[in-house]
Amino acid sequence: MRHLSLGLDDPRPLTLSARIESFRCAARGVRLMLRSQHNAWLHAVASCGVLIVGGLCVLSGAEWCWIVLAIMSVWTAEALNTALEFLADVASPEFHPLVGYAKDVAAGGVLISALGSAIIGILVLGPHILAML
Ligand SMILES: Nc1ncnc2c1ncn2[C@@H]1O[C@H](COP(=O)(O)OP(=O)(O)OP(=O)(O)O)[C@@H](O)[C@H]1O
Repeated sequence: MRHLSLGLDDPRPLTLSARIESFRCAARGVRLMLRSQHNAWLHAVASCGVLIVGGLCVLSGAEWCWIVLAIMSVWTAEALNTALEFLADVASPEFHPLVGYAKDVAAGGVLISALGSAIIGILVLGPHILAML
C-alpha cells in the first residue's frame, strides 16, 4: 500500500546523498532528452544563438531575465513532452487515437512555448540589433 500513500509515510530521512542522487537522475534525464530528441538539438542551437547575440548586445539585467525565462520555458515544455512520449509508448505501444491526441497536445505545448519565446526574443533583441545596424 506504500505506493498508494503518496510517500507520506516514507520512513527515509532527508539526506544529502539522496538529494545528490536525485539531482544525478535529473541530469541523466536532460542528457537522455538531448540524445533522443531532434527538437532538443534545435532548442540547443537556438538557445546558444540567443545567448551569444544577447552577450553581444550587452543586455540589461531585466532583459536577461526575459531571455532566460524564454529559453527555460521551451526546455521545460520539451522535457515534459519527451517524458509523456516515453510514458505513452510504454502504456500503449499500439496505435490508439487518444495516445495520438495526448502526444499532439503535448507537442502543441512545445510549439506554444517556442512561439512565445521567439516573440520575447524579437522584442528584447530586436531593438538592440536594429541599433547596431
Ligand atoms: N501510439 C500512438 N497512437 C496514435 N498516434 C500516435 C501514436 N504514437 C504516435 N502517434 C502520432 O504520431 C505523432 C508523432 O509521435 P512520436 O511519438 O513519433 O513523436 P515525435 O515524432 O518524437 O514527436 P515530437 O517531434 O513532437 O517529439 C504523435 O504526435 C501522434 O499524432
